[in-house]
Amino acid sequence: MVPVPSGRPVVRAHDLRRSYRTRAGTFRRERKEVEAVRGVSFDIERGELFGLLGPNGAGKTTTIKMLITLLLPTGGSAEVLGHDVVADAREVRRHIGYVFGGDRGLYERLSALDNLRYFAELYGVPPREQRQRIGELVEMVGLTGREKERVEGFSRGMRQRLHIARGLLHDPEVLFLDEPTIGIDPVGARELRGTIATLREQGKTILLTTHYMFEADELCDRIAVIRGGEIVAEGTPADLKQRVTAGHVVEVETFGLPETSVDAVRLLDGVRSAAVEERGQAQVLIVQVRPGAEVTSLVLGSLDGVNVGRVSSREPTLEDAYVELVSAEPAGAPA
Ligand SMILES: Nc1ncnc2c1ncn2[C@@H]1O[C@H](COP(=O)(O)OP(=O)(O)OP(=O)(O)O)[C@@H](O)[C@H]1O
Repeated sequence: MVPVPSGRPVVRAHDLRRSYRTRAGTFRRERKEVEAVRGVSFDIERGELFGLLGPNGAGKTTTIKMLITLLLPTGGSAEVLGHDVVADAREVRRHIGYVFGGDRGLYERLSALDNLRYFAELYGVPPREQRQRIGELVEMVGLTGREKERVEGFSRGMRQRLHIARGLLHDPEVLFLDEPTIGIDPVGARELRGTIATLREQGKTILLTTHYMFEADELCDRIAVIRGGEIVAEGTPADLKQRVTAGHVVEVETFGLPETSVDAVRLLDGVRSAAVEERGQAQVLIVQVRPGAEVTSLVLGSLDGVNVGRVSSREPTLEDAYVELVSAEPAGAPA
């Protein structure tokens, strides 16, 4: 195990920032600067499974790319196992593995085994160790019996598990998994979560990004929710649930709900937040209620003239906490 300077976490991001320069427009090309990551800080301790959660474009991949030395930060700093990701990039790379969700990066016409042999060679795994290492990994990711088949016949879940095996060939101590279950059916995704849990049990330090709150809840020791390039909440899954377990949720099914009515509901006394979810023909208004408040009749009052269907009340879930965190107006945002 690689020693970390005493008192230092395995992964540390400190006020990490990254902007992208892009050009917009076809005729009058305008330069635009996108601040994808705006001062992100967190620590991951040895053996921890840390989740970075956020909607599309929140800055998760950009953060990971800086930590794995694929992208230079435009501000702040980060270190992995005590090595700075800019100054000691080579050292960082030696000790990390990463897996991005998606299909690319495998040789379709080679078998799983040949892919692993090829990458083992590329990653400098000593030839004497390759056979055993590959055998162990094939077993760990549940591909035993299929390893001689060509990758072109693999399902997305199988490919993703092969990606994980590939990322582990050089036995890295720290693993970065960027949306590993994206696009995989529920059974495949569950198997993959099992693989990730096994890695954690083996003592790997893992950073996982996902869009799925339940996945983070099941796997992670700690979670940071990122939105608009900033961390808006951090804690254990239980901490985050705590934020919404006081109070309840009222759901109102409507047909043809105008945005002005949603705004009116948001301003009601006792309402913490309101969001709309499309379900078939209906728009379901989901209202998070402050503890002790009773808002159903007020909500229905402000929906005067709107075609209302079923009205129900339920306990909040972790998903509600997440939706509230990622859909609230950012502090200082223009009205
Ligand atoms: N190469 C790039 N050039 C310009 N802008 C970029 C580039 N890569 C990312 N961005 C922008 O930076 C922001 C953050 O993107 P990033 O991919 O880090 O988000 P994410 O949280 O990983 O999203 P997703 O869940 O969709 O993968 C977005 O606004 C995105 O459009």
